[in-house]
Amino acid sequence: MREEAAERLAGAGADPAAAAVWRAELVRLDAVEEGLCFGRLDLRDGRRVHIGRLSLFREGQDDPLLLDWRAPAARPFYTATAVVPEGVWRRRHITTRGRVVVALDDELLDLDHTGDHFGGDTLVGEAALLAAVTAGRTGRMRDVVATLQTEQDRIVRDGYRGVLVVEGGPGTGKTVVALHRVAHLLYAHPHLRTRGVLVVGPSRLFLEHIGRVLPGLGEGGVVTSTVVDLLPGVRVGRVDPPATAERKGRADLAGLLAAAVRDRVRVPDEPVEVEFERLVLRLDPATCRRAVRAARATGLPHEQAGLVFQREVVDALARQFADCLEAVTRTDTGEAIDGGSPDGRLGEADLRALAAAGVVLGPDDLDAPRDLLDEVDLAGLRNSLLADPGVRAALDALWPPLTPERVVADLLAGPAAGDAPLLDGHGAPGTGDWSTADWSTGDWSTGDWSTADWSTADVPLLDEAAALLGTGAPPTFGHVVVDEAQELSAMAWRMLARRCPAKWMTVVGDLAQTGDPAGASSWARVLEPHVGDRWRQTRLTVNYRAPAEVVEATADLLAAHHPGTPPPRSVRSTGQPPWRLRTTRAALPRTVARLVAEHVDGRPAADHVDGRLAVVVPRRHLAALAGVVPPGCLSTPDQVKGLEFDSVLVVDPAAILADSPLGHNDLYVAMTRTTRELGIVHPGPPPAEVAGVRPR
Ligand SMILES: Nc1ncnc2c1ncn2[C@@H]1O[C@H](COP(=O)(O)OP(=O)(O)OP(=O)(O)O)[C@@H](O)[C@H]1O
Repeated sequence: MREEAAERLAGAGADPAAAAVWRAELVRLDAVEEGLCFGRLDLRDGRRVHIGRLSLFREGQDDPLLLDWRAPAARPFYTATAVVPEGVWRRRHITTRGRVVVALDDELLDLDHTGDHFGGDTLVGEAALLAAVTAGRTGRMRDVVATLQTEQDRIVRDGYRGVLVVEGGPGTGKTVVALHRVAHLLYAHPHLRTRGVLVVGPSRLFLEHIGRVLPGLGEGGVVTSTVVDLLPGVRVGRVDPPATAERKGRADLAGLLAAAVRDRVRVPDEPVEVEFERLVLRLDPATCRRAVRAARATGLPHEQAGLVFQREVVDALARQFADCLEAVTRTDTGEAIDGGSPDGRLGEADLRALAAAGVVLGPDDLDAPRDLLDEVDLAGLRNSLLADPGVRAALDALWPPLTPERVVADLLAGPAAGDAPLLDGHGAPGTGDWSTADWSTGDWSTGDWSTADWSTADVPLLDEAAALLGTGAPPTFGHVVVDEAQELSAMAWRMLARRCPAKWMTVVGDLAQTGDPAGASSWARVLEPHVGDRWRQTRLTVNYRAPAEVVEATADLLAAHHPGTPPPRSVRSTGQPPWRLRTTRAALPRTVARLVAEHVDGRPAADHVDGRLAVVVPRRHLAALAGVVPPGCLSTPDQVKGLEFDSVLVVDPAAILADSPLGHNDLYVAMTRTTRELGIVHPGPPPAEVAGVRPR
């Protein structure tokens, strides 16, 4: 089929449409080189269906050579059981390496072969699944299309059009399921290919980790981004203290920003004098108030509403100017001065004044009695007023042009300047005496805002301000996937909601892993402001990453801080329980160095650098341990969020617990990254959360 497509492409010659079709077909066929066919269903009616990464048809034949895993007819591959066999009597998992079949795994779906039961649910294709989850990790996530389990398949194919929340403990496949759901959505709803799909993840490293899954499923056109990168051009280089980050993430900041923008608009107490064409026009407060009201009634953002304000004000000024012209061209008794005719016909003086104001008159204008200026003249006059620097300056002083950076920097530099709790009770900082700020220099307490380093928590504020001001519309998407969604603040949710007008989302996360102090503690609380009750929650329960021994080692920690949250059940055990080792504060770097050397001893270098060993430490130890841990292996808990490694060494759990109000969740994240080994080094006695782990 590739050869055929290549020939057709070559034959397409000057026809760009045909060439595009065949080029796309070649890309489609090339994307599925690995694991093209991974399953077979033997149906009770005698047919055989091969399941693979895409559908392949031969001309003139009705039955496909290969059926796309996303096709409805392929579904029994993921859901058929001995009890509900869905017409299948044998399910075969086919494992290939290159073009060689290296393993077959058959399941007979009759009541004599009820498969291996797992806590009441049957694992689908257990041998293939265990081979997949036991395999060493490469540092890059792979697709699991060949071994997707029934509870996962249900989420992948769920047709719900609101926000689908997928909750589940560490390693339950939330990420991988969300990505397969994207592939399925693109298959089932082709219009999404043009509307676009966005996948939001917690870090660039994470996005790299998952970056091969969708292309491996033949879906290359999905946008992946962190929240920060959704707002291009912002330089993030500052870290907020947790309390400040928490404060900046709260939803009421939206109101404060809106008020800050509103309060920049000024209605003067006294009439404002505007000079135009050597006449002094007066803009009275009532006119300004009316213009502001008209502008605000549009509901448009600041910049666009400002155009309405301008129109209203300039209209008033133009009328005033016209009245002045009338006045200066007539005597008190109504007679035209300077040679003009008393009935209103234009005279020499009128024509001079009109010419000075840029009003062009045609021959017809010169005859009949008439108002001095008609609508066309007034339009010309309005344009002249708008182009006049003096008028513009007056307009800008009343309805000032603003930038998102300026609005946010000013809010943060307001009375509560960076000190989070102080923001409370101050109303909107910047609503005070705005007129004393020196707008002309762009120079205030935070420094030069245009080049300032912002923090991660500032980005949703800048985005909010940009939306309030109407500066640049962000791209929108037909479907948005939010991974590690528990980390997002209320302000970050507003940012995402703006990018998903249909509010059709897949949101995956685990409230027991929330590390960001501004993150979520309830899905209802973060979602309902945006979608009301148009959201639904599902749960994944099986851990495909960590062996049972690791799940067991985290049980105390989970029970202490999230009572009632069941730990996910692991599909396998290694017989290798996690261990802990006590050391002293002074000997910590030496001990870590020894353990790392032991671990990597005799293994090829690639084995420990390529993301397979992680030494997870509290921030405070980063500098001291940088010299003793191979580069690329040393991380803080927030940096390993969503990632996985063959072996994990957790350093100083007490400090991880103490470093943040959500330190217990950080420790939980750190301990659940491993697919095989877990070790813990603690200076001094172990904190209660890990005291139950076997001492080494
Ligand atoms: N059905 C499956 N077959 C094979 N491997 C699977 C399956 N489901 C999940 N996995 C593997 O389990 C590991 C954990 O998956 P994933 O990272 O998606 O979990 P998660 O729930 O997002 O975890 P965390 O909450 O810790 O980020 C991955 O290596 C993934 O490929």
